[in-house]
Amino acid sequence: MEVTIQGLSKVIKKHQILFNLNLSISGIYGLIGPNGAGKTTLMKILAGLTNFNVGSVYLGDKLISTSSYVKRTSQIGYLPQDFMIYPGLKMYEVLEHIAMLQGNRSGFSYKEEIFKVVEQVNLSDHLYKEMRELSGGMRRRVGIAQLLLRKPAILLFDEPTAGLDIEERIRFRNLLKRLGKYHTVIISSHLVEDIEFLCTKIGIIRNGKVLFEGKPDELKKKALHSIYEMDVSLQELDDIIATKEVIQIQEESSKIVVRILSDKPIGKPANPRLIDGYLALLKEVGNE
Ligand SMILES: Nc1ncnc2c1ncn2[C@@H]1O[C@H](COP(=O)(O)OP(=O)(O)OP(=O)(O)O)[C@@H](O)[C@H]1O
Repeated sequence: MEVTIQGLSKVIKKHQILFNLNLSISGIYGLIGPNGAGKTTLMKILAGLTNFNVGSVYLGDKLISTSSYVKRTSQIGYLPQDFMIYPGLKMYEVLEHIAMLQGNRSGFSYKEEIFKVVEQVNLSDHLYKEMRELSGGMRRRVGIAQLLLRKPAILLFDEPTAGLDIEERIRFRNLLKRLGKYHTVIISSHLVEDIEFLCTKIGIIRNGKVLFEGKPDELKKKALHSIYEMDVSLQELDDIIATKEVIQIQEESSKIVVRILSDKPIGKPANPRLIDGYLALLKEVGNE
């Protein structure tokens, strides 16, 4: 289901944080932007956790906002970064408790649903462990399981892979990808690599303004004539770093390959990746 944001602005303590945002969110949607861009603020607005000053938000063709906030609905699920509630309770008990708070049935009737969501997040083997025994990544997956109990159409993840070790990050990314088959998923992240792996559409915001919205390939194209690769020696490397915009250095057996963002041709043209498109776009718009 599509989320449409129209003319959304927010002011906090006389500072404007978001400026007339217009976004059409669908598929697995990646929200990228530098620190302080307004990503978390936007996520919280969508989750109904904070208000806005002007604008409207639609779920499909249904208006889900008043003049100042998005109405809380079970159709939108927001995952906080650390899901650590009831550390002394077993995962099953936590999920049962949450299920009972949401519905009006007795605990027993939720058993099958709990088994199903725990299976979805790959935690069936840990169902009877206490929350405090689980790793940060596992707790985050319990957070997803409890969201799924509500059967939301939209899932919001703010920096979902931050702080996870590599194995858990990959497991988590694969889970988000699977969830994207049945839900609209909105992910905010600094990690362009995660966004590249996961997202079917991207929105870039900076200083509270939308700089880009479109498919990953459209963003990559922004770097089509400005990304180059060069083989350099160890002696040349320092000079290249000091004088050029080097965005990646890769050591191979007998040489060092550097990727450079440049307006003028240097070395051989390279195939743009998402990070190149992102950096080329930021450079293109400058400080406006
Ligand atoms: N409660 C608040 N009071 C004052 N300013 C705030 C408040 N919350 C957010 N801001 C400001 O709003 C701007 C956007 O913050 P936000 O946390 O949404 O950005 P972000 O894109 O999520 O950043 P990051 O990537 O660093 O998490 C920042 O300049 C921040 O300082």
